Formats: sequence, structure tokens, C-alpha cells
Amino acid sequence: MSEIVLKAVNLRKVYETENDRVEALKGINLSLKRGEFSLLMGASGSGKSTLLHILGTLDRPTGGKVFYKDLDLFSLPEKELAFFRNKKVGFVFQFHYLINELSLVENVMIPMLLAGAPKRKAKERAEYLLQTIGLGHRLSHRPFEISGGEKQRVAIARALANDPEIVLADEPTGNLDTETAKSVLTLMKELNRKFGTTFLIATHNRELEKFADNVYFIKDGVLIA
Ligand SMILES: Nc1ncnc2c1ncn2[C@@H]1O[C@H](COP(=O)(O)OP(=O)(O)OP(=O)(O)O)[C@@H](O)[C@H]1O
Repeated sequence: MSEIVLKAVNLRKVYETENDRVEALKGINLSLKRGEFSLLMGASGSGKSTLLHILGTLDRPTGGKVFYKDLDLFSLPEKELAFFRNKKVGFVFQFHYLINELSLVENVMIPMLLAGAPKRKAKERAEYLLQTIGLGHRLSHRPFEISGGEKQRVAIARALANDPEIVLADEPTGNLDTETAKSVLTLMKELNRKFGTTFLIATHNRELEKFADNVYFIKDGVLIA
């Protein structure tokens, strides 16, 4: 049996505002195995972003635990949590968050430099990743000089910068037309095969099911396998 890399146990998240209380996650249990390509589907407001943010430790749960292998992530001090976030997880968001003032290579280098990689090594790997995603001919372009689908490809390259074990993607094709969305998804599937990276991708698009090893449905904060 393949190894479980990320495991959620009875995850709960409550958002409390002054006069409101939203139970966004109501006891989620989920295990992601090494190299799996999984989708997280559910209506708007069902809890997809909340779950991905907590799995990636960008946010803390109200209750429950997240394990990376045997490590209880939220019991770690912030510094170790930041290390996990930077080295083990890659994020792709609906909006790409690329920096327009920097070239594509420089954008992909950022997470490596933050992790302390030497500049030359970071540049080499950024160029390699951009070649891998089919943008080797656009290395010194800036984000505003490329298309929406290309920007999302760069965001994926950036997510892979530190060779993460897990990529969490939150509606990565939400802003793209159907054809471009398909090509971005196909690219993620190729990278999953090539590097053995575990993917969990939140999406509304049911056409993508054929790409997936697993499809999880979330409804009102409850996971239906
Ligand atoms: N910071 C917050 N404060 C209060 N409520 C929140 C907050 N973030 C999310 N929620 C609520 O929690 C629930 C789950 O939201 P979440 O963003 O996880 O859903 P989602 O499935 O990702 O939706 P979408 O597909 O529209 O992005 C929703 O009812 C939402 O309104």
C-alpha cells in the first residue's frame, strides 16, 4: 500500500464574526497518498478553499488535526510550520499572483530564494521548470506579456519550485476558458506522472473527473467520498 503523505482527522473550522457563526468544515477525514491525483468538488461556499488552506497550513483549524506523515502539523512551532509550507507544499490559486515587475524566471525563483537556495541553482531550476511546462521560449518575458493560460502554467511551475511532495490547487482553472482549462489540467496531470507529486485540486468542473484517481465531494462542510 502506498504511503499516506497528508491526512486530515476530524477537521473542523468555525468562522466567528460579530453577529454570525459559520461552520465551514464539520469533521473532515481525508488521506492523500503519495503520487495521487485527486479532485475536490463542491458548490460555491461548500468549504473547498477552507479545507485546502488548512491542509496547506495557511490557516488553522478550530478542531481536529492534520498530519504530514507522522507529524502533527499544528502542534509544531510556527518556524517549523513555515518550513513545511515552503518546502513540502506548493500552492496554485485561481488568481496567479505573479509579480509583473519580475521576469517569468525570477517569479519561479522566488520560493527557492526564500528557502535559501543559491541564486544560480534557483535560476537553473526555474528555467528547467519553465521548459517543462512549455514556456522555455518565454523565460525573460514578464507576466503581463503572456496569456492567462500561460500565467497559470507559470504559477504551477512556481508551485513546483521547491520540489514539493504535495500541490494544493484552489480553482486553478476558474478564470480560464474551457480549452485553456483543459490544457492546464493536462499539464498538472503530466507533472503528477513525471515527478510523482501528490495533487489535490478544487474545481467546479466535472469534465475533469476523468483525470483523477479520486474525486471527493464536499457539501456544507461535510466530505462525501
Ligand atoms: N473569513 C471568513 N469569515 C467568515 N466566513 C467565512 C470566511 N471564509 C469563508 N467563510 C464561509 O465559510 C464557508 C466556506 O467557504 P469556502 O471559501 O471554504 O468555500 P468554497 O467551497 O471554497 O467556495 P468557492 O467555490 O465559492 O470559492 C462559506 O459559507 C463562507 O461564506
